Amino acid sequence: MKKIFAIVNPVSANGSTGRQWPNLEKILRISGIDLDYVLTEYPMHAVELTRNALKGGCEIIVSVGGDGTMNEVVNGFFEGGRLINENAALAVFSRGTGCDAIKTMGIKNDVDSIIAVLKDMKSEAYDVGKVDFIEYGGKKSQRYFLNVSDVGIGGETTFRVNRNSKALKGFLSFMLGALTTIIVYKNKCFEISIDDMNIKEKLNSVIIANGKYFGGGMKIAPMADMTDGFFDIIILGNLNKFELLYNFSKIYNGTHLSHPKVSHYKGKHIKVNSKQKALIEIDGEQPGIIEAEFHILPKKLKVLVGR
Ligand SMILES: Nc1ncnc2c1ncn2[C@@H]1O[C@H](COP(=O)(O)OP(=O)(O)OP(=O)(O)O)[C@@H](O)[C@H]1O
Repeated sequence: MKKIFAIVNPVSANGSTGRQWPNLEKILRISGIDLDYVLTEYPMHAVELTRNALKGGCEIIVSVGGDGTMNEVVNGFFEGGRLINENAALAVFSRGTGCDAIKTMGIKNDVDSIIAVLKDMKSEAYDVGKVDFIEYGGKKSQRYFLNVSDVGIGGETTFRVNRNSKALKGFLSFMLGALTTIIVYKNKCFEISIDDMNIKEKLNSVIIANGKYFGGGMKIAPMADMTDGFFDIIILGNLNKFELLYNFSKIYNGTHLSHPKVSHYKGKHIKVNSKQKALIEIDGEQPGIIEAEFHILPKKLKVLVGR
């Protein structure tokens, strides 16, 4: 029997995870899932808790929270550039406001679905992104991500959304945040390299996708596949505010790709730089600025998947 350990972020989904966890834990136990758990006490605590659990012999780590908690748990699987236990697997019990990552993974966010996932123990090896970036304060930093990282308007939107309450739930919070950001955001001159190709252009954003969705349900990279060993890179070109507002709804159903100022590439090693300050988003968190360098780690992490 594999040891299951849940890492619960009580403040996720505006605190409803903390309020609901005692009942959810009871339901999991009644259904025959034997698990230990711990509540996170501060940001980035889940990284440390995951490392400790893996070193203590736990082989299934369940992230209970939003995409930010999942990102921290993913980072806790690694230490010194290596996986702590190659056989260990991540399970995602998505309780956040956005829940974007699970939309690609075929996992639902209700308790019955996570019970099925933990009983079936069916895993798939997913690609993991690794990004080097600059923390606020100037320190170089590195972070792993499972879903999406982006530079430009998404970074500024995430900064705005995470600073405010997400009481309106993911979809509305992100949509209002994005619409406000469109009004104030200015396109920048970026230098981008995607493997051997170089782009130097004034543009809006660069999205480096492993998963399909970001921003509380925007289908930014409909073709993304978390097991193909490639990032899907979406570049939103030099769109003006009117073009952004006019085409905004298309991002939700993935039809934005046909716009002449939107381009798509596949790549494994991407660099993004600008002389102007540009904010980076990583799995729904906004930890710093560019310059940034991204590498794909093919089929690196075992993830429990749905039926
Ligand atoms: N005990 C804690 N107190 C305060 N902040 C915490 C605590 N534990 C974790 N955090 C932080 O809470 C933030 C939000 O977590 P998370 O993203 O999981 O939830 P969410 O914002 O509701 O979901 P989503 O990103 O899917 O919308 C993260 O930045 C995380 O570092």
